[in-house]
Amino acid sequence: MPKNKRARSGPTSASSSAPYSLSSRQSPHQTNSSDQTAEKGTNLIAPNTSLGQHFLKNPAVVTAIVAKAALKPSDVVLEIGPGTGNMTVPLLSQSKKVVAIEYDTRMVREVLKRVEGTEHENKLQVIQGDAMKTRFPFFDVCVANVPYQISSVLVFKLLSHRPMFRCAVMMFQEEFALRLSARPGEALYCRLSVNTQLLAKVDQLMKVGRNNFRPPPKVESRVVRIELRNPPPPVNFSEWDGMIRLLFNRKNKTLRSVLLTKPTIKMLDTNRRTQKSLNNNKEEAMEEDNEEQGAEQIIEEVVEMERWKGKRASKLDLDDFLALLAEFNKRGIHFA
Ligand SMILES: C[S@@+](CC[C@H](N)C(=O)[O-])C[C@H]1O[C@@H](n2cnc3c(N)ncnc32)[C@H](O)[C@@H]1O
Repeated sequence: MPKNKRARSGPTSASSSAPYSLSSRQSPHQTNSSDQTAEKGTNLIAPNTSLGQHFLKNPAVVTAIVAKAALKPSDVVLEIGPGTGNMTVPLLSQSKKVVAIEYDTRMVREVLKRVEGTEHENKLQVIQGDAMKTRFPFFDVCVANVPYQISSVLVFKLLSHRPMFRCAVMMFQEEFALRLSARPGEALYCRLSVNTQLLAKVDQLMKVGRNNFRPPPKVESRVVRIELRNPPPPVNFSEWDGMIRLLFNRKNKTLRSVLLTKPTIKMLDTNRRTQKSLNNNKEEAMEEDNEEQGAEQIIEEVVEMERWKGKRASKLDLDDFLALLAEFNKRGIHFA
């Protein structure tokens, strides 16, 4: 377990540590019995909500999620945040191996105990650690019901994971899930949408209501499938993200008004000079600089082109952004 301050309340930045809804000493009979079906055979450990511990208690939802993963008997599954093992058990029965990464040592013990002495015992490997910092092993399919605070980091960790995996079936807070697949013009269309859709195909699979969890979270959830684009688009991701970050800072403003601000022009001019001096020898670069246009003039020309005149990031699609980046790069403007 990381020995930093956050270790006390967990690896996430969640501030509130909500009171436990169920004492670890309570017997299962002291709770609403319908709450325990997916957790049958477990100790009903008190959930630590600062670690996002909202356990799936509805076996029908567990079954549906595992079915959406469409596992093959030869698959290695990566499960992030197995908790007490509600999904781990059916995942084990349909795959060759499950590698689970779990932060809470109580959960590590619980999930191991749950499969101990069963036919699946040797197929489960549990890594105790923070999934954001742990190197992912090889896997075919990822299945995860993770704390919402770490969703974004995990999505980007998965998007850059190699070798490519078949798919990830993941539960997220509803709004986050909808952002992943939001289209141009929709209110939730944002930097997360374009960055994710550049690298992957996202399908909304199902809605999961709050009452399917113990304890219920404050928000509704959704399950999505993420499939990496193979081959990945031929684009320098830091450069791409630099441009997308700038444009989505004020997604409803025109490209012109976002890009032609003093700090942005200054930054792009600096990038341009750095890039030039990397490409040429310094003296040549300076000589050419005197004759060439500055970043401001180049931006002005590009944003006035027919394709982008008056356009706003909120309405542009992936092809528009790719073409815009290519146009800027061609003219020596770089965003990273
Ligand atoms: C929402 S619960 C899901 C538990 C179980 N998969 C289920 O559906 O019932 C999230 C799990 O992720 C674990 N967790 C929280 N932060 C984590 C992190 N940074 N790395 C790995 N596991 C984490 C929690 O301890 C908890 O067991």
